[in-house]
Amino acid sequence: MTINNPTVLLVDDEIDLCTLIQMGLKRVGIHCDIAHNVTDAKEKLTQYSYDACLTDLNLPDETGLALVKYVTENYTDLPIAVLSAYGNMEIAISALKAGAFDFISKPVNTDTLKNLFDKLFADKKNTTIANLSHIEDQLLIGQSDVMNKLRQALKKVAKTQAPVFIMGESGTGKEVAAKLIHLLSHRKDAPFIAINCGAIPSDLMESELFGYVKGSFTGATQNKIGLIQSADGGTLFLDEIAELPMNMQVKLLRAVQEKRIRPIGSDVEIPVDFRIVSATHQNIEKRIQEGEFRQDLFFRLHVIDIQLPPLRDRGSDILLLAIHFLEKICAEWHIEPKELTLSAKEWLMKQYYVGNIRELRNMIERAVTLSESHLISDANLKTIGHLKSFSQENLNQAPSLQSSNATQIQASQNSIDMQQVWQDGLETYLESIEKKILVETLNKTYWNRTQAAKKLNMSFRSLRYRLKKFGLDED
Ligand SMILES: Nc1ncnc2c1ncn2[C@@H]1O[C@H](COP(=O)(O)OP(=O)(O)OP(=O)(O)O)[C@@H](O)[C@H]1O
Repeated sequence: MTINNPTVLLVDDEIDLCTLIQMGLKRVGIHCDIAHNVTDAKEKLTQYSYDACLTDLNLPDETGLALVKYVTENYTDLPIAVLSAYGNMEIAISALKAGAFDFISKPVNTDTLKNLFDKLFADKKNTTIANLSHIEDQLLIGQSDVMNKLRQALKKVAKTQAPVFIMGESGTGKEVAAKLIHLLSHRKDAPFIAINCGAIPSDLMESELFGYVKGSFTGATQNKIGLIQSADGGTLFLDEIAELPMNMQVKLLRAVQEKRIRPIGSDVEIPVDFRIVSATHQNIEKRIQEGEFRQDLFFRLHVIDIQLPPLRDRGSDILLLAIHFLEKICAEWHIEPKELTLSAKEWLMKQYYVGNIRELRNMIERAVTLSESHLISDANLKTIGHLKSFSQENLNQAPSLQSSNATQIQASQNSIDMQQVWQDGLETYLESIEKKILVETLNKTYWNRTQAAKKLNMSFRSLRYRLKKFGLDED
């Protein structure tokens, strides 16, 4: 417990239950005031100062949900959690969406309540620390309206336990947003475990996520803790969640619902306390319609959604980010600071950025390498920009660009340079052709990897593997 002599307001119309909870909390050093309806609770809130509030959802005058909304709007520093009857999951989820910190199911016991309040009070303390350091400003560069709103939303979401679903194109900062939710929450000192569901081969997925016990299969020479268990006390970030194989979706649903996992080969279920944040750049609703993603899992993961805007819609944030990366890179590389010329700034503002912030960062990094003075010109940027970024103007002419590229690649495929084959060896030569095909296809699909995988008639997973192999995955 991080607050001395905390006082909580308990709102429930069951008199016996209130007395029982009051006695239980007294034993663990928490003073508990009681209100039996919403009117009474509002009255008490004006008269006394509380460290937390816990409300039932079914109350005689108004609903507990109405009280959650009232507290979140009028007492922004007061964390509120809800008590829900067993099986009332949908209302409990609505309470989380309305700003409740967490919910616990009845019947309640003192240990569960104590854990809940420990988290609530720790969160209150951490929020103050986080506000002082403005970690969200350091991690999330951008002053556009959309970014300011995003920062507010992330701060609000971080205070709750609700699962968060982040959507946005590749490179828009989904992982940064997930990390920020973690750092602004009471879980910040526990691990943040990020898993890219598209990067783990399907046959290894279960053992990676759930772990295994020694002897459960050939090669299991010792116990291995899975990634979910490694996130105990912290946050589990599942990136590219749409890529999770069906059999794993069932197992994940169970882990999210029960907060328990069973390692491969074990008879015992292990309780794990994790907050789940998932992300995808794909149209997940379409995946559900196509039968590729379970609706019930989506329902559990998608309690609060966050949408990250593409960089091209963020106006002058483009320059703020470019300057931020320029300063950072020069500092990291221990070189003299460099500046962007006016023409470089104008050029940057006109680009389309299929790869979003990641693409901008790479562009600046390569331009720093190429520039020979303290100035970065548009020429330094263009040299690398043409590879995959189409300017807004070029975008309209993209088909003709594509067909000329297509002709080039055809030419290079048709003429095999035998001297080169003998010089490099067959393996290296074939790899260079494979890389060319990947880049051409990605250019054609504006670096949309899902479309590129379709065009190449391969799975997304397999494309990602190849991109990684050739250093085209950029992270
Ligand atoms: N607002 C921001 N301010 C500063 N850097 C950012 C911001 N958003 C993203 N970045 C940087 O951009 C790069 C891409 O971000 P991130 O990996 O979070 O994107 P993503 O949406 O998760 O991408 P993917 O869908 O490919 O996994 C990282 O280097 C990250 O540090």
